[in-house]
Order: sequence, then structure tokens, then C-alpha cells
Amino acid sequence: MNESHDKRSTSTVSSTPPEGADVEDLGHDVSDTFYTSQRKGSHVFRVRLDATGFTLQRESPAGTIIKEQQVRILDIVGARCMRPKKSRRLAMSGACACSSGNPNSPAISASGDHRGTATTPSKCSISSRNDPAVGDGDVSAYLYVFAYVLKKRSLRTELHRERTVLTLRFRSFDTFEDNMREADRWYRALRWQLHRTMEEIFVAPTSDERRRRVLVLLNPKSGSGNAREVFNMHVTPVLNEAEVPYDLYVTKHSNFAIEFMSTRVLDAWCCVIAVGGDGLFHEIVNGLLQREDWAHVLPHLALGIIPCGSGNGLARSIAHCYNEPYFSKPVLGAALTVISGRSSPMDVVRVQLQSRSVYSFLSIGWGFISDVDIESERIRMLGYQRFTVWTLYRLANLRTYNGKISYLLRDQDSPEPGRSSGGYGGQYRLQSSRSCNTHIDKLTANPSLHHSSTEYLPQEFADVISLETSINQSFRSRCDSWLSGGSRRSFYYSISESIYHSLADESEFSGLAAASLENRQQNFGPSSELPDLSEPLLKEDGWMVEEGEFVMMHAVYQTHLGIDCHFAPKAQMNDGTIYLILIRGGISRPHLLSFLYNMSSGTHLPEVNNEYVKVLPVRAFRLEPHDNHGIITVDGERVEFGPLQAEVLPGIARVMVPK
Ligand SMILES: Nc1ncnc2c1ncn2[C@@H]1O[C@H](COP(=O)(O)OP(=O)(O)OP(=O)(O)O)[C@@H](O)[C@H]1O
Repeated sequence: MNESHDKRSTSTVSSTPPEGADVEDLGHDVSDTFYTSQRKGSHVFRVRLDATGFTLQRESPAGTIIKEQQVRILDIVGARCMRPKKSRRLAMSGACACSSGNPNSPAISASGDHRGTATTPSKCSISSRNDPAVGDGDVSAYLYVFAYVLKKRSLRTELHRERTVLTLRFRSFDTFEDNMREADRWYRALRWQLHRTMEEIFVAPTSDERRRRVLVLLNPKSGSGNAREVFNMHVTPVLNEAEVPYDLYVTKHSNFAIEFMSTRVLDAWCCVIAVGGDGLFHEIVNGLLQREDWAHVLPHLALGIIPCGSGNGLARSIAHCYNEPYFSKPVLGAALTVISGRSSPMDVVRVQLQSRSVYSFLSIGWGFISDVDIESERIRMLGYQRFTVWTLYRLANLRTYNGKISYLLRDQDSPEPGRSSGGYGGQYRLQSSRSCNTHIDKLTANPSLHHSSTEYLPQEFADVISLETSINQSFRSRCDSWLSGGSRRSFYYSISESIYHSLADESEFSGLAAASLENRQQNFGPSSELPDLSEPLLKEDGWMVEEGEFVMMHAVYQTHLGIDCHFAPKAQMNDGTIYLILIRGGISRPHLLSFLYNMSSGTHLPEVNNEYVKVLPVRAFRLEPHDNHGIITVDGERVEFGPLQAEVLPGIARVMVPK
């Protein structure tokens, strides 16, 4: 839908409050009369903006409402108020009945009343006034409202989001400044309504404070290697429409995100977005949990993901849990999610390996699925198809592994509910850890390095783009888009307007960061509630055991392992549960094939556990392989082979979710 409406008369500031609005909201509702002029004739619209969004009511000549449309506030990402660029088309349109200077225009009588109003002009009105490139006698001001509304092409197809631009043209007054002031009033009312849908961490509390920015980490090697293009083409436009300022860092090597998140001063950012796959997100989580101040940072820094990897389990799981369409435009859906200003607590699992601990948000695997995940790396060029091809190969060459799996059922499934051992009350002690004695110390010792603006950031990370989504600079260069009104044809300015910070010498930091990682103690983050990996697990404490030959063990805490793998349908992001799925050796190939085939629809798990397939909702488990070789993965990344134990840390991270 692309709507363009001319304003014919100035009228109300606020009227009847929407249901549920409190008294404080009333001053932010705006409404007015607009009209559209089409070949078939003119139509009069009552347009109202309130907490629910825009309501457009078409009136008959008699004043009765004959049609009503809504653009929901939940679908709106942002708006701009602007002056038209000099163009023949607009010069012609300026000659219509209610343009300024027309003695019959209601604008004439109304303009005087408004000239003296004390409204502060917005950035856009000031800059446009001085813009020599505009102005050909048309004194209109335009408000463009960007929304992504849910649509269905046909009964059979999935819902998808379609970009919609609602255009309101203000031309009741004699001067552009007055019209712009009116457009700006609507713009401000909309910003206010949008902000009130956001959580506190996404909004700067006062105008004096620096606006909190978004940190973007992009892995140029993820998936089929086109994350940069995907970000430039599909994500920056949405961030710009939403006026979300961001700093983009392109990862330079494996572990870059761990170093970044564990060593940087993060105060400037309200959230961090991984543009890549689950591996990049895994590094971000682990970097954060390697910080001494992790307990302070985690609740105040929401994490988001733009799916550009080959698996994309987390992005798919988030969309699934919030009924957000995924398949038609996964990147657009994720971009809308990261600007939504909403977040949800997310469980993280602490994994104790023999030599170190890691943190996991998706899965821990041993056997079939991990083999496919890692071994199929050699056919990475096939993208997501690599998993299907290697699954068939592994099925034909089926392996089994010998080992012991001990587990603690989650409390409601436990035979001894309420026992005290391992009671996770959500209170985690700060692990006594050695200080990160190199880079963090260097930063904290020098207060000038704490400045959050990119130009002052310590110059360790190369390939930095900082882009302030200024309305004046950025939107100006794509004026053409609104003229067309063609949402799908809109042109966006390119990333070339970004500022690149090329770093001459990063060798010093590389050395420091490597030493910092090396020196950092492995037992960081929340402390473990489990016995040490070398200690026995006692039946009296509730530990239960499965032992023997296994085709695989996969522990999962999100619904999806990949876009097409609905592995743990009952999982929720914050249910404090690890779904431990075991397949025993001896399973027939047809049975296994049926299990694997049905994973895409989530119908692969038995209602009741059977001899070969078991689903165990647990809060902790230990894996002790009896073989001395094999593949173990955490979040799809290979880790050292050997015993490990895992425990869920309910809701310790925050993940960005759709509105
Ligand atoms: N610049 C880089 N060059 C090489 N490797 C990198 C770089 N940046 C990050 N990496 C590594 O790439 C690994 C995989 O990245 P990522 O998860 O983004 O993509 P993917 O593996 O294709 O996706 P998925 O994990 O969803 O399957 C990460 O574990 C990270 O360590």
C-alpha cells in the first residue's frame, strides 16, 4: 500500500483517546483532514495518529465514513518530514485547488494562527530551508511514514511483510516553514508513539544523554560470503528509516568477536547485532561472558542476529517463537526485529569441557548431526544444501559411538521435586577471576579511551564503518524514492556515505588481544553448580544414566537448529530446559531416515520415549564418551573431544525479538 494524502485544512490537535491510553498520552494524538485527488475524483480522509497507529477514514460528501484503513504502530518503523525536490511533476501538482496563494484554499485563513506557534523546528525543517536544491514555488511539506505490513499473496502462501509508504502532504500555509512545522508536529507525535513501544534499554533516557547506538558485528565469511552485500542492501535501509544509529565492525578473523566483546568499553551501545551465522553469535555471547563485568553488561545489552550464515538456527527460532514470517524475507524480518526495541530473556548453557568452559545458546552435539555439521564444511559452497547431501552420505555410512550420559531432569519432571542440590534460583555468583591484565587494564587506565564515539575508540579494530543515520544527509540523497511512492522500487543511498576508519597499525592490538585471551582464566562468567567434571555424579542427587552405543546425542534449547530443522518443537527461549535427544545404536536405517526426514516439520520425536529414541527435558547433563575420537560441537562449532558437562543458566542473556 502506498498512500499519498494532501492536507486541506488545519484542525485538531487531539481528540478522543484510544482505548487504553492514559491521560499523559492525549497531547500526542494528532488528527486532521486530508484529501487525495485521483482521476476518478477527489476523496476526503480523516487521518488520525494515536497509540494504535494511523487510522485513515474516507468520508462521503455527506460526511459519513465509507471506508477505513489502518497502519498499525507495530508495523511502522519510522518517518521523515521533507520538502519536495525540484521536479516538473511537483511543480504541476502545486497548482491544485488548495495550494498556497489560492484565495479559496482553507490554508489561507488557517496560516495566520499558526505562524506564531512556539513549536521547535526539527532538524529536517531547518536544513531543508537552506537547501538550494529545492523549491520551485511548492511550499508543501511532506511526511513519509515507513511501515512493513503483513500481507498474504494467496491463501496458500505464507504471510510476508511488504514495505508501505504513507505520504501526507502539508500545504495549508503560505510558507514552507509553516507547513514543515505542521509536518514536524506529526513526525514528533509519531516518534513519541514509537518510543513508547520500546523497552527502556533501547531509548536514551534524556535528550542530554548521547543517543545509545547499535553495535553491528559482520562476518564477511559467513554462509556463502555475501553478508556485506546483504547488510548494505537489506538492513541499512531499514536502520535508516528507523533512524537507528549504528557502528559497523567487520570481523577480520576467527575469534575477532570474542576479543571485541570481551575487551571493549560497551557503554555506547544498547544492543549488539551479529550479521552472520550462529558461530558469530556464539563468539559474541562468549566474549560477553569473558568480561569481568558480565553480570552488569548482560542485562543491559540486547543481542540480535541478521541471518547470513549457513545454519541460522537462532534467527529461525526467534521468528518461530513470535509467529513472525521467515521464509519469504528472512533478512527483512530480522532487520525489523533488531529495530523493534523489544527483547526477551534467553537461556544460556554453561558447558564445562576438560580444558575450559564455553557458553552456548543453541546446542551441544555428539554423533550423527555433529558429524554432518562439521564434515560437510568441505562442501560449504553448496550453502544450506550441504547438510542434506552429507546427511545422506552419513546415513549410508552409519557410525555409532560408545559412551555414558548422565542427566538431571528439570524440576517439574524430576522424581524428587524440590531437592536442594543444584537449585538454580537465577542467582549466579561472580566467579573469582584473574583480571584481564592486558587490554582491559589498558582501557580502564586511560579515561580518554572511554569516549564512546567511534572517532575516539581505541584503534584496534580495522575495517570500521560508522554511520550516523542523519535525516538530512542520508535521506536527501534518495529523494526520488518517495516521489515514485513505489515501495518496492525505492532507491536507497549506498554505504559509501559511511565513514571508514582505516587503521594504519593494528599489530600492537593484535598482540595485546592475543595475550589478553591467553592470560584470561578459563573459569569466567557465572560459577557452576555442578560437581567438578572429574568427580562422580551421585544417584542420591537425582542423577540418572543412559549408557551404551549411540548414533547421536543432541542437546538443544532453541526450537530450530537451522532454517529447515525444527528440532525441539517444545523449546522456549527462556524455559530453563535443555532438550536432550538420544538415538541409540541398533536403530534401523528406515527409522533413522524417517527421524531425519521429519526434522523439518518437527514431527520426528516420539510422543513417548522408545527403545531407540528418547527426549529428556533436563537442566544439566554430563557426556562421557568411551571412544577416544569423534566430533563434539557446541552451537555448531567443533570443540575438543572428551567428557563434558552442561547446565542451563535460565534467562541470563537478552535477545531481541519482534514486536
Ligand atoms: N573474517 C573472518 N574470517 C574467517 N573466519 C571468520 C571471520 N569472522 C568470523 N569467522 C569465523 O567464522 C565462523 C562461522 O561464522 P558464522 O557462524 O558467521 O557463519 P556460518 O558458519 O556460515 O553460519 P552458521 O554458524 O549459522 O552455520 C565463526 O565461528 C567465526 O569464528
